[in-house]
Amino acid sequence: VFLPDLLLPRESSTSIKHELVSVSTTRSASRAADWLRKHKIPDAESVSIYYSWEEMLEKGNFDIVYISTPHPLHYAHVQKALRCKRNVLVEKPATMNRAQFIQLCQLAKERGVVLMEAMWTRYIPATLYFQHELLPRIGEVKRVYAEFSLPIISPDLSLESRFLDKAVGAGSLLDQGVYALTWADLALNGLPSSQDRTQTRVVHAHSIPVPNVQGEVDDINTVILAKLQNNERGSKRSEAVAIVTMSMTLSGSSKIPFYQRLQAKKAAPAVRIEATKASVSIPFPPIRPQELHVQWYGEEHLNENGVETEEVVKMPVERGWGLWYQADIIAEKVASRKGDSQGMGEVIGEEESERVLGWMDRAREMAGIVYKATLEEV
Ligand SMILES: NC(=O)C1=CN([C@@H]2O[C@H](COP(=O)(O)OP(=O)(O)OC[C@H]3O[C@@H](n4cnc5c(N)ncnc54)[C@H](OP(=O)(O)O)[C@@H]3O)[C@@H](O)[C@H]2O)C=CC1
Ligand SMILES: O=C1OC[C@@H](O)[C@H](O)[C@H]1O
Repeated sequence: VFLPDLLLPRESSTSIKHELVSVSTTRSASRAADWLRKHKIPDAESVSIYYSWEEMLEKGNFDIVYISTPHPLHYAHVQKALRCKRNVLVEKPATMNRAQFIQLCQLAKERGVVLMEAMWTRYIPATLYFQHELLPRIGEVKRVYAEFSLPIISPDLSLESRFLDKAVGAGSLLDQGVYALTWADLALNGLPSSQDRTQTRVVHAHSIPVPNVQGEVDDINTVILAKLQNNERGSKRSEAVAIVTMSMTLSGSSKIPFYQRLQAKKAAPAVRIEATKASVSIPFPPIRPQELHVQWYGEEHLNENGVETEEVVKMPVERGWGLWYQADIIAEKVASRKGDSQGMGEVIGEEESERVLGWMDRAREMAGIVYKATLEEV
């Protein structure tokens, strides 16, 4: 999905041109060539194909490496890339846990390169509109519901699939939950003026595993976050709450093609953000919103019949699926640093990525979601 998005025709005004120049694969030359042909990669014959990801990172001639291997491999692959002074866009979740991410951030800064988690939802128009245009106007956020469930598990899915094999990081929290938790983070901590963002904590987590699968692969998960504030006596009290849910088996048929499941029309909104001046509903899929439904409260928003009015804000993705927005952001950052090889490196979205990873760590502790220790090592 990522590559076709990146290679879509661009408006002439942009200075950015994404090109695929190298790929690494564990498979054969023919499979790699077939893959390049299938995706109609321009100048496919000039793309360097590596059969060792280490060799590509050591010798490849490219500006940015996009790492989209299974979750447990992110840490080692990004670490090697940063050590090779590569700029890195790593798929979500950036790592298996917060501790691994902190190590990678430190390494990126030491090596003078750019690191970014591909949490692409944060960078699409509707999300940016919510964060910068709506959030400052809707008053204090008091309650958030963020839900991302997708019928991924189907009877024909292989047990070796990354969705069912714990050895490759299977589990709904890491794969889907990272999106729903990102919406909780945007709603509770998205304002630049947000007070101490560390005060949003996981207070409850519960998990129901995928039935009849070895290894307790987490599926129907519920995570509750509370945003705490100091009260006049200096003790902490909750001032907002988020209920975050996710699943790989609920709601919908796994018989239809994967990306059609992601575009199903659902009656209930995927995200609801309830604040003192308005509530915002975001339709499914929460990973790629294109409109926001705003129910304004208060006298000034009543219609002639005294009924509160709803505003529908349409913010479509301009082209393709929308994975290219994040690519433009890291490309612009890397281009702006050209020639500054001695400067300290940067992590785009560092605070947000680290906060959500920390929430997932805590949710896993509380819900008993466990991976083999070797997948979690720093
Ligand atoms: N943003 C989004 O919308 C999406 C993001 N993702 C994220 O992308 C990542 C990958 O997901 P997905 O593509 O479905 O995963 P896959 O299971 O398809 O693995 C991706 C690729 O990783 C490579 N790989 C697997 N094992 C190894 C290994 N041991 N060493 C080196 N390379 C290996 C394989 O490349 P090869 O076969 O060429 O060897 C494989 O094709 C995940 O982090 C996931 O969360 C996934 C889907 C959508
Ligand atoms: O990132 C993702 O987007 C939605 C699904 O494609 C997939 O499970 C997940 O990895």
